Amino acid sequence: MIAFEAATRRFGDVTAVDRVGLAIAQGSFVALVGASGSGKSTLLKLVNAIEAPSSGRVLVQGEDVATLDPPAHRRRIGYVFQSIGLFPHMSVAENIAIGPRLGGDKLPSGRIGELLELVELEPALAARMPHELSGGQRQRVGVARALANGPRLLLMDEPFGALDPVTRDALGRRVRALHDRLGLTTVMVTHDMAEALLLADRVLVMEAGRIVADEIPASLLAGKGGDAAQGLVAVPREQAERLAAMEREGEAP
Ligand SMILES: Nc1ncnc2c1ncn2[C@@H]1O[C@H](COP(=O)(O)OP(=O)(O)OP(=O)(O)O)[C@@H](O)[C@H]1O
Repeated sequence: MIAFEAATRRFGDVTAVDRVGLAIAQGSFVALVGASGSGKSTLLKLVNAIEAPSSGRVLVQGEDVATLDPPAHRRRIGYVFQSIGLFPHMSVAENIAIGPRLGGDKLPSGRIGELLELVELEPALAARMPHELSGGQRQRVGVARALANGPRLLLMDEPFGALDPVTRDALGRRVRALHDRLGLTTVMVTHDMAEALLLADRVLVMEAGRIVADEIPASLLAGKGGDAAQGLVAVPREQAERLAAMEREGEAP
């Protein structure tokens, strides 16, 4: 579905993405983790032509992204990001329909309701304005909007970053279920290694523009992937161990 061939993106002296070579298979759910500034967002933006490589190539379904019309290419790809970017003066229904509308298509009647149902929102919310929704509901609308064009590829940049842990967990599972049901290929940037391990089939760790680990969750949990990856795995593991220890202490007579 996606191939990076020595893909590099420089901003002045900063090499945000540094000679990345990578193939992402159709149907996979890939999480991209790493420290702030390691290049995760830039790598994602190379896929939907928000950024162009300074050198190297990015291919989507075998086509070099640089040769495609950017707006048409973007309309084929679902994109969800943390700040969502719903238009405040448009209703939920209008926000969901904006992508197809920009492409000259009108969503068939009933499709908005279907998309809302897909992300487990009441059809009645279609008439609301974004400020009348909770953060979690807004984020669900963002996912519905990303799916409006029926994309095969879903890119998510910290999609759940601003949500409370309960909503975040529920929406993560929902997106994974949608990924499976719709046969999507999903690439998700997250700061949260636990989320990556729980949702993804494959976890990539970025450091200074390079992919420094590329493992399945079971391998990361078994200690593979090198120091940077294991440093990230240690955080949720130590938290779980501390909680388990507290629970044991609580149980002691
Ligand atoms: N448009 C830009 N102009 C200049 N520098 C940029 C631009 N976009 C990104 N960078 C720089 O490229 C590097 C990688 O940024 P990027 O946003 O890809 O990292 P990230 O891993 O997604 O970070 P975060 O987790 O904080 O979102 C950073 O040093 C950043 O400052």
